[in-house]
Amino acid sequence: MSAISERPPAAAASAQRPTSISQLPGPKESLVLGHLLQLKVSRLHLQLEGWARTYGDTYRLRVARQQIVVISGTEDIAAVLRARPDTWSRPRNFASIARESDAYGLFAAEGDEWRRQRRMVMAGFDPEHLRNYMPTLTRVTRRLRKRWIVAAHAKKVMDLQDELMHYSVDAASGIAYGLDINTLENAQSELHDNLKHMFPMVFHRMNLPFAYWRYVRLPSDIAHDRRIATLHRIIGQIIAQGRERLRQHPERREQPTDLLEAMLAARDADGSALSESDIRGNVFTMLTASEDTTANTLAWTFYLLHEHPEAWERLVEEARAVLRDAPVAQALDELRQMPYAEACASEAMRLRPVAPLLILDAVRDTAIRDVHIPHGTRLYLLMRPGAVDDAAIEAPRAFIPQRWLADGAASVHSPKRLSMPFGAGPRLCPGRYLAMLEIKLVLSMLARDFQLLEVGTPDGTPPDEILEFTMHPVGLHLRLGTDAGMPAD
Ligand code: HEM
Repeated sequence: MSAISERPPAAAASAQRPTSISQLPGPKESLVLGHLLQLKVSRLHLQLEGWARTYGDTYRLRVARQQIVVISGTEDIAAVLRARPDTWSRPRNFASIARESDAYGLFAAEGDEWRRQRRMVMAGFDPEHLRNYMPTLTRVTRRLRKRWIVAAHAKKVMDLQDELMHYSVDAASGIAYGLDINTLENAQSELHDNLKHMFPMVFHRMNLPFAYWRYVRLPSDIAHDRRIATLHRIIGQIIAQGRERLRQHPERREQPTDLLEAMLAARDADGSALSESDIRGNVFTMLTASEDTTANTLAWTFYLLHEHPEAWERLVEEARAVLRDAPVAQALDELRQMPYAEACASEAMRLRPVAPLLILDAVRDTAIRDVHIPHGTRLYLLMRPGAVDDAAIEAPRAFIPQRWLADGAASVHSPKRLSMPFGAGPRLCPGRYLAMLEIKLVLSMLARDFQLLEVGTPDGTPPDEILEFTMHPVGLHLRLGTDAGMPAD
């Protein structure tokens, strides 16, 4: 079932403004566990959006003793995201859970530790470095094209999510640590087969009220430990290879060809470098933060383009005009000439954000508008309602990419202000430009040479949304067409 949220009616706000969390509206709760038994983690964002339609922009939940405030007003969300790391942190159990899983990198770090890591890790994302990653991205995109030409000639029905995950795994592995894993052409990768279970497990543990696994090991916890040990070994080897490359090619300290080289070469202003465990945690973080997010965003964009032939036609025109004889873009400058492809992705992210829920904790007493928020309160930020608010944006639930091409980012009605798919403030996603490059490479390759014959679920209903740290569509298949004589290279 499609579930794009609507804004709550203004009448939902109480006449008398609340000043403490207990005065906020919220669904009925049980005495001891609060709302715990009502929350379904895999559909949490949909459930929370549904309650927002009943209880308004700001409402209250409780899980055992944990007070939770849920907010969906764009201005409130932006203000909270800007007030990090000093007022708000990621959930306080997240850092320890990430550490136990060897996943403690930029996403999990807090305070001064986060500031230090952010300065150094960001070095790998500057525009000059992005240019150096293009050969890897072009190679992987060509491979995907070849695979899809074979599939189109064979009239094969593909699993869309699976195809895009292979692509983003190969792209992320190349960019993050310079390895050509090639899951598009070869069998499984030991690294990714283990990696793909890690963030869902971290997300699951983060949402439990009690860290049972520190006392009792269930089979799923034992399997998790085994995966961590395997990942620790593989990532250790990857880092050793990165060090060896820098030793053999010292010039890459200035011109790194992947994120690992950039991290190994990075030095803070005081000359300190990232530690071995910082690097391990960040190799892990870059892979997990980039793969599902990019693949899921592409999957939703394909789906929406298939539903909107007029948008698809415009994308085809742009791709053919920019790429001409080249089947895949080779240079950053070509991708910069594709505003419509970018608009399609931005519009897909507005309607189907793959991070529809951000969870934070108050690290000090604070306030949201006039609601007093004590230290330790948990905050659920709903990222979609403000971006599909009919009071703020015209035809809010329609897929209209060209709305992103209009000037007026300064207007409060601009989608650029209402939609925050990459977060906001100091912890804004550092991989956003890289993600857009990947997305534009795939969309332009697709539009230049293929027809989108089918993108849908087996029974033709709109795809359901599942939240497993990131949100993805369920059960989409893909069938492509291409000219009979289309060469694969
Ligand atoms: C379409 C693709 C992507 C989406 C929608 C996305 C979305 C997000 C969001 C919502 C956040 C949280 C921001 C916040 O707390 O304000 C985030 C953080 C982060 N993302 Fe992305 N992301 C994408 C791609 C990538 C890529 C390609 C990379 C790296 C190669 C990456 C690395 C990170 C990291 C390291 C953080 C943590 C930053 C921090 O806490 O300082 N992301 N991303």
